[in-house]
Amino acid sequence: MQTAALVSRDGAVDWLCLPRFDSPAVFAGLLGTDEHGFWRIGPAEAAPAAPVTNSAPAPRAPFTDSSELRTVPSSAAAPAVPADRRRYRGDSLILEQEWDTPKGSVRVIDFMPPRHLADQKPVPQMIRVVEGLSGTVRMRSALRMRFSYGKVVPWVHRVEQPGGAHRTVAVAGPDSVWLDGASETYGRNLTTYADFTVTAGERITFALTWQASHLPPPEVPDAEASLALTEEFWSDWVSQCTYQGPYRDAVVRSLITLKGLTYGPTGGIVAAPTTSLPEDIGGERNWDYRYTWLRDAAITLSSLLRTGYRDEARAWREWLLRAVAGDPENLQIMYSITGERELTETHLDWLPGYENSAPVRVGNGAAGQLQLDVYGEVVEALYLGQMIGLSRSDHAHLLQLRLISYLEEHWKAPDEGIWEVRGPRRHFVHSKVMAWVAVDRTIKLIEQSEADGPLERWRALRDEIHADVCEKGYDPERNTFTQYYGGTELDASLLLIPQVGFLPPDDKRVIGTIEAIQRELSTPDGFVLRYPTHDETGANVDGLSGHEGAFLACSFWLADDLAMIGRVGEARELFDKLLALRNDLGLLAEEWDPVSKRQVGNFPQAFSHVPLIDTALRLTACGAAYLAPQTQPAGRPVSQPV
Ligand SMILES: OC[C@H]1O[C@H](O[C@H]2O[C@H](CO)[C@@H](O)[C@H](O)[C@H]2O)[C@H](O)[C@@H](O)[C@@H]1O
Repeated sequence: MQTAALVSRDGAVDWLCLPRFDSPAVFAGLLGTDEHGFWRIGPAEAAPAAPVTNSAPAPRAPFTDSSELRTVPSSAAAPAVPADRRRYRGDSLILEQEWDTPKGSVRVIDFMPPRHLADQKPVPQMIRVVEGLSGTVRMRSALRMRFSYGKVVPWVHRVEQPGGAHRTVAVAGPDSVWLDGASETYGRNLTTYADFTVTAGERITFALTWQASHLPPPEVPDAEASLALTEEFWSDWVSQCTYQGPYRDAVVRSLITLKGLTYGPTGGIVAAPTTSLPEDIGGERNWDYRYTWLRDAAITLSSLLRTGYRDEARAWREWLLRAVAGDPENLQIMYSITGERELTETHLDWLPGYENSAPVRVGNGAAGQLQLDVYGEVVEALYLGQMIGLSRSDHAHLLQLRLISYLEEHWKAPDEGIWEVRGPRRHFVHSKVMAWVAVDRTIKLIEQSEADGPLERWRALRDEIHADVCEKGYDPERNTFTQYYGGTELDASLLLIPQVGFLPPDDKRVIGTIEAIQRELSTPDGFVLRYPTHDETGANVDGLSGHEGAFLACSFWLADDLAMIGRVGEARELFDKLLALRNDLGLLAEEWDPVSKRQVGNFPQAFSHVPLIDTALRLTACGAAYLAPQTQPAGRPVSQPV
């Protein structure tokens, strides 16, 4: 709930930003090489040679002997042995990886204690417990910290502790990172090593703790106690989930992932914890997602609310009020997790990028765009929050009224739309539909509560937007809505038209649009592209070179729509296929490349996990309707089963 680490199958943490999601990475190997920072713990067996001797080396000052720099084979720095098994421990974010070696089996348990549990002085921390399962296994920890996204080699030194123990600390500018562990460490090749053996039943712990470098050292953590508290935290959190349907495992894993993307101290939510994992391998479609998009956060909140979670919604509402600061004229479509507005986009030229996909970007130029749909998503989340049981907030209500007043003046403007295209502004149909949602939900809130507002004027506005979209955004010859007024292209965001209640699912224009999208935007394996990235001449239409994969959110939306129009069997089939795209830990990136058959884009991505949950709820409701129509939850559109 402060930051996230990505751990590869060979036991290497190759992405970790400290102290928060959007801080510079201290391990950026994911977007470059081992030279850009990593922390690998795994069996030493596969290493061609240990760097010094087979026995534990005598303690020595790190990085002092330059002759050793030449004699240590670089591959020895990081014996990369893929784990034989991995899983999350139960319903938690505690990762377990296991290796079987000729000498025995070993497990590495990785976790981050939730902030408020991390002792009296909460600081971001990653803890790794090495547990012997059988035999005796030689292990190695190789820790190469490179601050500022792989650029800066820190000053690393040992701090002796009473009783002969020591801590290793890496300092670079404002940051210090403290390594504590039971095993002796030594420095070679600008890397901190620990070589040790672990026998069945033995547990050896390591902890990496961030601390502002001008502050006194953080306390030495109690790794085992933190593990117990972390397990308890997740078990308590998951026990609040109200969803009990057939997709419970997938839903709970997605909820845990969303919770892991929230920033505990403020209530902000990142779209994903990574930057620049490419949408097009080798291409330029690489973006920084470590920010709070109003759109992504609002839909995340809606999913959490529907599955029983209130605290996150309350915290995000407070974050929103602080970020927007009561001034919708200057509303941004995204902010930092603490509400900062300056997200200037730059390139990190020293990083080659994931599989050479450059540039690596930090910041996000889309922050300056106009995207009218966010008004709809935000108002919908505020509305749902109040309907589902958040206490009424005068400030939130005032903000909502101001948002509608702003829309009254601006809904006719062209914008960059939900996909944040870097081409010319257009009258995107989805943007107008979501403007309608904002007005509609505000009217409903006023009708259903004691809130005030110019109801008649806003009812007229709602009708005006509706008529405008149906007239200018619909192509009667092809019987489909289009991406923008006057255009011919399709756009998968149009799949949301029945889901937000703009038109009923049995409207012929809705069915025509669903069928057109299925026909023209489907990949051969039945998933859905957001929009065509090229026109008939082959020219790029979104201001970017290259192609992108199937957009997972849109593919879930198609499953939803199919269910809503009564094609429940097809909907389930598509949903099952989408579930099968998750990695072995149940995680989804933003997109799926149907050619290379791999996930692409930032990871894990809230915008994929949210629709997974929503579709599971809808399909569950369809099943319930089939079995017992009278048990339908009110207010959720559900198709008639065929
Ligand atoms: O496709 C170009 C745009 O791609 C990114 O935006 C996408 O991610 C956002 C966060 O999940 C999502 O809200 C948006 O709908 C997606 O299109 C990128 O962040 C943009 O800068 C870029 O223009």
